[in-house]
Amino acid sequence: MTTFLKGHGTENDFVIIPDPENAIALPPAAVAALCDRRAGIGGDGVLHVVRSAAHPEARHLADEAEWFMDYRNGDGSIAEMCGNGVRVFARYLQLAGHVTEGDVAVATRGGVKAVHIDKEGLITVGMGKATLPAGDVTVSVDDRTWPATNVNMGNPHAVAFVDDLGHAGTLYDPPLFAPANAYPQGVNVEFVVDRGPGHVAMRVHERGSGETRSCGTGACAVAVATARRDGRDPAVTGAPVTYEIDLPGGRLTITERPDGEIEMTGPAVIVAEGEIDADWFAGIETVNP
Ligand SMILES: N[C@@H](CCC[C@H](N)C(=O)O)C(=O)O
Repeated sequence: MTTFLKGHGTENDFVIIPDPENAIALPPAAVAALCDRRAGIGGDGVLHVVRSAAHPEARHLADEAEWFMDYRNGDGSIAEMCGNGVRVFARYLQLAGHVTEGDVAVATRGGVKAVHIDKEGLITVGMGKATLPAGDVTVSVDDRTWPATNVNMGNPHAVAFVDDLGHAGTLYDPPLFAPANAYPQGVNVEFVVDRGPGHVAMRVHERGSGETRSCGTGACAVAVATARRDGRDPAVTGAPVTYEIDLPGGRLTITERPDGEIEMTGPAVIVAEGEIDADWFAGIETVNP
């Protein structure tokens, strides 16, 4: 029997597959089938919970972090990092009794993340530093085009400031870019409006998942792009900069410190646990060639 759990962080939702010894095959078709909201369990992505020592991509991190978040997007593709996913991953580790409140290290493809589980239900993640790759890029939806800021949070983001979040349209399809070859590895696109001092709202179209109700790495990218637009750089002023980021699924608080390290704080909830039907799971590859 294969156990699964379902959880979310500000409604960025995940199918969680506990697999300490890395014994469960998760080809892209299996991930896509699990994430299918009509024919599967449903989620924006999968959190495959594996001991670092048991996974070839994380074995070298086993001394620093016992657990590896093998994150997959909803279409089965692999991503370097998932900010909401790390919080939900830590909440699962706590629920399963693998860790207790306090500090936990989680291995990801984007390196080891320092996670703090607090008593009030919030979880803070050390997300590392942002880089802002050079390059003039525009993002278009329907007949509107905006300049975008490139921000890399371990994974790529393009942040566009808009007058109205409705201008991002349905986001059923990925936004278009110019130049068209700007993101050979694909990109997550954030649309941002101002809400007040240190406060913005955003929508996101995620690489490999479509529009989601929240994106942690995206919120960090938005905080950094907004700070630079506002002329606020903690490395220059020596003072941390904090933004409240409203997403369709809730609020994340992002702080960038003078050394460039970014912290993200938000909720993480486990909502269900169950067993995957063995015949269905075994048949996925033929059902979803
Ligand atoms: N929702 C995530 C980001 C997941 C990865 C992203 N779709 C990508 O392909 O880079 C988050 O909370 O950061």
